[in-house]
Amino acid sequence: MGIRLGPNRYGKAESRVVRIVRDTERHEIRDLTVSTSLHGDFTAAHTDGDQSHVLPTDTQKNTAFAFAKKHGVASPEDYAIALGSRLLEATPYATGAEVVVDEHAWDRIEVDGAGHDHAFVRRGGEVRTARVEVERDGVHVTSGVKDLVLLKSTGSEFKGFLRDDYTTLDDADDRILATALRATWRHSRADGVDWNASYAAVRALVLSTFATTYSRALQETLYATGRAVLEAHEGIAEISFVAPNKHHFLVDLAPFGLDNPGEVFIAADRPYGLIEATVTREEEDRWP
Ligand SMILES: O=c1[nH]c(=O)c2[nH]c(=O)[nH]c2[nH]1
Repeated sequence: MGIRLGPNRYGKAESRVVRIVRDTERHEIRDLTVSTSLHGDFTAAHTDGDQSHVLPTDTQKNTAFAFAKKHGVASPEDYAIALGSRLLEATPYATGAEVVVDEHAWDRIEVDGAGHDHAFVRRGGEVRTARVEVERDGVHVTSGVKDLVLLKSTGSEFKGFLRDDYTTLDDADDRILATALRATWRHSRADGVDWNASYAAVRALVLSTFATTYSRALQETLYATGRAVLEAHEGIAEISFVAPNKHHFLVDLAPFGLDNPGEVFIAADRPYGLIEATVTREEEDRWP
């Protein structure tokens, strides 16, 4: 039986790229973690130790930094398209380049009611993400957010579920719903998109749908959110969610002579439910 090399790719992971725009007194900061990879005909590097097709990961890293200066970072998506295009152009044997960007947001420090020109405080929690695939025949962009920690203290139930001999869970009429959401949405085109405005609009819709939709399960909340995004944004083909159900269990305070009508909870660390769903358009074929 023969043995052959299967799918492979290579690149530099998690370059920490910080770009300051300092053309005026009022500086701007874009703080990125950038991962690049190339795929294509790199068989000889694996089978014969022949590096002649291989653009080093060190060069990929250098290009990531050089493009932060040369092209700039108007948005993670725009930067990733430029970087991926350059890597593909520089590597004749690659069929595609993938660039994955996490953006860590900074806010201006407020001093005397105004945002300071060059002092910033890191915004906690959520990370904006972009994944760009530059192929010889086109560019595919997926935007997203991760670690978006959300909680609603009512307006959520979970009941009527399948029960068997091992089921101990009671129906919950009124529970805390909390998650650290990961959402990724695939754009149907890569040109003429205002990436920053699109991101802000989708993020706002995710938050407002979470807040205003009565939840009979996290599954229902995810589907409602996906529907809302696809209905409002015709340029988005598909949206996927990964949502840990961050359980908050009511603490039994009866031993201390106290009642607990939904006021004191233990926030469980693990295990957690993990709910995943993709919402897509009916006419949409799965993207390979
Ligand atoms: O929103 C929920 N979905 C579930 O599938 C599930 N399962 C569970 O035990 N709790 C919950 N909550």
